[in-house]
Amino acid sequence: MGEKNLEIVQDQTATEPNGQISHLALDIGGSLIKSVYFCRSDSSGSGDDQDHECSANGGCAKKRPAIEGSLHFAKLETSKIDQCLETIKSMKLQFNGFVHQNNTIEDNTIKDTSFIKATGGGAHKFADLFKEKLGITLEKEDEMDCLVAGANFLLKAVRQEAFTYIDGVKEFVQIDHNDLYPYLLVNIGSGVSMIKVDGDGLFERVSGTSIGGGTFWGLGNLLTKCKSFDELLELSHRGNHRVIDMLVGDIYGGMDYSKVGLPSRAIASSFGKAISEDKELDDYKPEDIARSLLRMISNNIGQISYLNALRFGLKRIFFGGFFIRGQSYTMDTISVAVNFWSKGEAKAMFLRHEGFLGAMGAFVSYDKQRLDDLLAKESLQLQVRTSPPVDTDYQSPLNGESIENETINCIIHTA
Ligand SMILES: Nc1ncnc2c1ncn2[C@@H]1O[C@H](COP(=O)(O)OP(=O)(O)OP(=O)(O)O)[C@@H](O)[C@H]1O
Ligand SMILES: CC(C)(CO)[C@@H](O)C(=O)NCCC(=O)O
Repeated sequence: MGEKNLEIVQDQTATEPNGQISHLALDIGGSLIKSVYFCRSDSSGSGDDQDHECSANGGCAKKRPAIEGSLHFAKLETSKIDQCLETIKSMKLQFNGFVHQNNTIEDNTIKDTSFIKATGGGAHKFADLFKEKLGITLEKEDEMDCLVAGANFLLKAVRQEAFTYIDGVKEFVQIDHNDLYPYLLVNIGSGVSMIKVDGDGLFERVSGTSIGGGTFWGLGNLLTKCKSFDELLELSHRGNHRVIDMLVGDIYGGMDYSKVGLPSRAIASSFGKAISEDKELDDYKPEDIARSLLRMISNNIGQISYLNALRFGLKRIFFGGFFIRGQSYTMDTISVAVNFWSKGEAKAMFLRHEGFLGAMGAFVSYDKQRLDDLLAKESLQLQVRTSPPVDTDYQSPLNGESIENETINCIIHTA
């Protein structure tokens, strides 16, 4: 297998995903399947171009063969795994190089020896299904390894990857490659993993909580009868949590409990009003329930994250996972929780490719060593351009700025 590395470039025209797809990585989670794939642009070189490149001083060196194209990001609900298999089957996949050389799909039949990188619980759960239906072996990469590799890669390679979100103001954070570690990575998927990251491949999963995105989606479905996650999020935008949550002021007759630093508007008890009034579920507006639920879960995750950061003396907390969806209310709540509990000492930061950390990590695991070399030379630049939706399931991301279905231009060098 020829060695390759990935370069993310600027000032290239993004390609639609209609070129040849040569590298695909999957993160199959409890709620969502995420994919990152490389799509070669039609004008791209063959990859075995051996021309020479000459500089102004007259010196010539052998040009590194390059395949130009773009990285694509897509997601689908895990319950629609059959649709995922169909999509992969219909993709113009060409497994040259990263997998077994010259191993191509002919007439939609993928040869036995084909494999794709996959992570998340579903890489184990659905391995037999991929083999049986597509003849593809899922090459399993550890979920935590991939989350950390994906986060480190994106933080180093993408200029505007991390940002703070305070009082509705988004501010990008410049990442100093020499001062990135340690940090706490909080991945909010169906459940929540909290990982202390000390370097490339150096990490420990220090905590987690089962009250995560799956809880919001699941409880939200039961309580509001929403049909989809996006509908639930949309509802939450219109709600008022004070109708359901019991505030400090409700208990203290409208006053702050200043002695212990609790303002009257602080939530004393999430959903607390629902027990103190003689009301049924139907008496509450679904939007108020959705809002209160989103707030409760975001607040709880912010607080547990802060406590873990405190445990290890970490000042920076990066939040990822598809629960966030670039939603201002979610990010604001998490930021306020971290700020409140840490008395301004710790900082909550969010990642633009929030939901794709694991899939990105699986993707870069195709060629870890070469990629690290490239990053060390700090030669990566990135340009993100919007492309039309890739997955049929996609709906516009409400008021958020989720990165799903965008493309990143890049070049893969063969060595
Ligand atoms: N369109 C969507 N459909 C379903 N859930 C969504 C959607 N968009 C965002 N979410 C939220 O994202 C969560 C899943 O996030 P993510 O994909 O990061 O985790 P996962 O990999 O499925 O879970 P885990 O890592 O725990 O196995 C859901 O539980 C839900 O809260
Ligand atoms: C089980 C995983 C790692 C699967 O992605 C995730 O859903 C999670 O971190 N859940 C929280 C489990 C816990 O630590 O209580």
